[in-house]
Amino acid sequence: MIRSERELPEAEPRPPEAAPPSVGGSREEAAAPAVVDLADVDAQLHNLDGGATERGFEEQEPESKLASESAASEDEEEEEDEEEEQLMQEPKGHEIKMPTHQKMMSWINLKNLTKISRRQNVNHWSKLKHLGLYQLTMDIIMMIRVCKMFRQGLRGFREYQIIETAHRKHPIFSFWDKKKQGRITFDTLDFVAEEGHFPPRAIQITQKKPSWRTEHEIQALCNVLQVLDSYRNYEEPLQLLLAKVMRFERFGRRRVIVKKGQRGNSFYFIYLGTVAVTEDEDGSSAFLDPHPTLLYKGGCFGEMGLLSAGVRRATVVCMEETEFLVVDREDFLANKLDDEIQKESQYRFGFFRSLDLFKSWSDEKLWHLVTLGKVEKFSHGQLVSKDFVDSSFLMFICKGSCEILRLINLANSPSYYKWIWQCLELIDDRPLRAHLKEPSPAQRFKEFRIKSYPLQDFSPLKLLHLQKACEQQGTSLSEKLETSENSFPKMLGPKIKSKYPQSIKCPMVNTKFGELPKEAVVGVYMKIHTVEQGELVGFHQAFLPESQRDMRPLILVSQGAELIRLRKQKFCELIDDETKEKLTSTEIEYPSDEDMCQRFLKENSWNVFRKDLVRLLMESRQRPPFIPTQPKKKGIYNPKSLILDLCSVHKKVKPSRPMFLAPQKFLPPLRIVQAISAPRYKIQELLPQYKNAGVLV
Ligand SMILES: Nc1ncnc2c1ncn2[C@@H]1O[C@@H]2COP(=O)(O)O[C@H]2[C@H]1O
Repeated sequence: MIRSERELPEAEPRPPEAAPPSVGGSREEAAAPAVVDLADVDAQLHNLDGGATERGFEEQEPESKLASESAASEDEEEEEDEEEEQLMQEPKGHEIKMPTHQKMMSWINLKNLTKISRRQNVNHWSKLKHLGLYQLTMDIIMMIRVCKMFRQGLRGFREYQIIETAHRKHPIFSFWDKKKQGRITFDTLDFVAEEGHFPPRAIQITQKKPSWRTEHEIQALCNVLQVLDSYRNYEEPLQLLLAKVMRFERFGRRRVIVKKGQRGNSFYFIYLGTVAVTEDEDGSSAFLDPHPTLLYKGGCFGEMGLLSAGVRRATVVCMEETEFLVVDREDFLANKLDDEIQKESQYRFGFFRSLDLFKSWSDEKLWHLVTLGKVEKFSHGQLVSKDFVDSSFLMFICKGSCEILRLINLANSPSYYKWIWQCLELIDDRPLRAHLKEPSPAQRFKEFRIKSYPLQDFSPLKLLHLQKACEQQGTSLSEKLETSENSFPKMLGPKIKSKYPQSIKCPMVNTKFGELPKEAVVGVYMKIHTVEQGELVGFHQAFLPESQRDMRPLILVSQGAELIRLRKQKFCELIDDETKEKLTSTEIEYPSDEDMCQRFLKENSWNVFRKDLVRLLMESRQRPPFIPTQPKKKGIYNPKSLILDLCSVHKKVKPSRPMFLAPQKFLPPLRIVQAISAPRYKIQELLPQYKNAGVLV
């Protein structure tokens, strides 16, 4: 196997902040785990002991004989102590079986003899030399035995990776091992792998020399690494080759991993943590830049410095404690990873060349653009950018698509305010007839539309059902409608002012339009656009003065996409007037928050109505067997289905605490809902012919 020179870290500056020590060390250092050390010691002892015992036979025969006897009898109990056997069984032909107490006595004799010999050694330095050596040998053998006992005890635990230890309070436990007739004690914290960290078992494999890794271990490592996008993208044979040669490293915040301008020796996969790519040499700018170029778990870097006589083009610094899997230059080149990198650059070039935007660009200029970014892959639903408007990057979609979302605070919309109070008026759940003093069906329908589904036009549906009902009664619908004083209401219905805003007793908050129940202040994610392959995101209105730009934060979520991220500033340095014009002409305007809020309410009303209707039609047929259950007190907000139930806004319910709550920093600033279930009349009131659910009257 080709060995590499030591690289980690290539850049020597130590961070001012204390960084945890590297776990792996060099492969040469790391390649000798505890097991291997013992074997090495055994081997060395063998040589050592060979000489000692030979001479011991000449000069101190009784001692060596005793030692060999005791060792031989113990070897019968422990088959795997082969090294010790070799060490101790020189006089094989003289093996004597001894009872245990005799063995003990022989040990005591041996010790005494050693003590005596030490006294004698004051006079006979040559004897001292041999006896001292002998004592040392015995001590080391004892040490090996103790280590082996521990090793065997731990073997059962080797396969376990305790992610969340149940023993945090009592991290150390022990049990009586019947076979070994001894108590075995474990400190569970030694085996704890915090979530997301590289598993200790995999670390053990990476600490072995490549030639010592078994096929099974390589496959196991390969499986663990499937979580890394950049690794998974390689063909399987290449993945196995990489798993054979890579080693593990962990560095702390501010540690410079590669330094700009230096010769590159390694290629890095990020297993955990975040690194920043900077233009300066010590990486300090990453901690000052509000939008540094960051690479996360699953990313990789360091390939450019490994390509033919390349030097590092940038500095890479750890933003937090970071775990890497490192491939050294020799292994990188031996596995033809450089070809993969070239292919990737060619792919980027091909992609840019295919865009109409860069038709006028020379190859040279396009290659320059190619070097500014890398292809990043995002899986379906993965967040690409929390706010690409405020970001220093723009993104070209090479494959797949992304959705642009906007988080809207509904309480900022006048339509929402109006809608909430319209709904809350119905909270008493009075029957429609009593409420309206026997109105006509047309009036009832109008009322229904206004109060329950104010943004929906269900007239065709209603008409159809009324027509059928009238036909059954032998009257015509048109006659009935003509007698009613009003025609059908307009799409949005008349403005209804809340008559009883104070009748609902619940915590209120002040908005620009008036008071709203606190629970009703919610946010929704609305999709405002889908960006497809070949399109550019994040360069919206870039040529307008900042005051005229739409600076609302927008979120980019992958729908399974590959994209190239470039710094806006670097891109701006390259573009010419023609490109600018093309960019301006393809710009689109995103809808306003108010428009999106109205769309949400419309969709929500339709979804609620659809559910009610389906329930009405299907209930009787699919009625489940009666199972008496304790009625549960419903919460206002269901965090699982993200539904806000305004029907119980005035009821006192215990706030339900979800078992697992994301840390506050990961939560959006608003409580997010997908749907709002507002007070409304029963759908049977709208469709009297469905009074008995599922049966058309
Ligand atoms: N704009 C960029 N985006 C992501 N990674 C980069 C960028 N520029 C440089 N890198 C990585 O940073 C590494 C620095 O060392 P190399 O030049 O060997 O390889 C470089 C790339 O892997």
